[in-house]
Amino acid sequence: MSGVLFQSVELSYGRHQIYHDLSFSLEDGQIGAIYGPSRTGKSSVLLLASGHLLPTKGDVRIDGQKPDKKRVGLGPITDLSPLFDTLTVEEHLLFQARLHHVRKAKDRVQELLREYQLEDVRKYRVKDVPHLEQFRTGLATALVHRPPLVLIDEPERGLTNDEWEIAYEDLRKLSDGGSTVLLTTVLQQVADRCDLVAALPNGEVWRP
Ligand SMILES: Nc1ncnc2c1ncn2[C@@H]1O[C@H](COP(=O)(O)OP(=O)(O)OP(=O)(O)O)[C@@H](O)[C@H]1O
Repeated sequence: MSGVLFQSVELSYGRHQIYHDLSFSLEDGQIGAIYGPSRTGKSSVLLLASGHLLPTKGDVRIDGQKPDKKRVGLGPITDLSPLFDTLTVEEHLLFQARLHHVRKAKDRVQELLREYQLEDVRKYRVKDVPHLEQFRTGLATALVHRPPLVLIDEPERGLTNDEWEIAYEDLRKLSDGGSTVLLTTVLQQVADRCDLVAALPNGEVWRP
């Protein structure tokens, strides 16, 4: 279970109010989109959901509980969980697995490399693999400790339309398996394919 609930959330950085009344609820196994132009606070919503940031007012609940960094997969979020260019794809996954004290880390990493068709590029540095494989490395990294909630910043970034279709299928497969996915996007066509959209800066919410 990993439903996401934002209740009358206000977020300010100092005197700079980013939003004052953001409310939405995302059920288990759904994909939610935080949609809006640049600098409207989309990434901050992910940080609120992961517990890295506290709301100025209002409440954020994940599965009825306060957000817990250990129960979310971050993959990748600018500045918080970047892909490290100098690590290979495999090292990247192993690093995250060790960070999360995953048991049988090497087996788990091999499982993910297989699942996301990364075996051929596992020895390549992340910066040297194509964008789709970079996306999949980020996703696999987020999943290494089997979190019920996965947070992703602009998954479509850098992908061609065809690559985005494949990436979208990866996310849908994940949600069909019961994981909840919360992503950000600047593109309406990406938001439209999610189960719930919360638009910033006005906080309008709809279910496409
Ligand atoms: N730690 C911080 N301290 C002060 N201001 C911040 C901080 N983090 C973000 N901001 C400001 O809050 C606003 C929203 O930032 P955020 O990164 O959440 O938006 P975003 O919609 O994800 O932007 P982008 O699409 O450009 O990544 C921006 O104006 C940003 O400069």
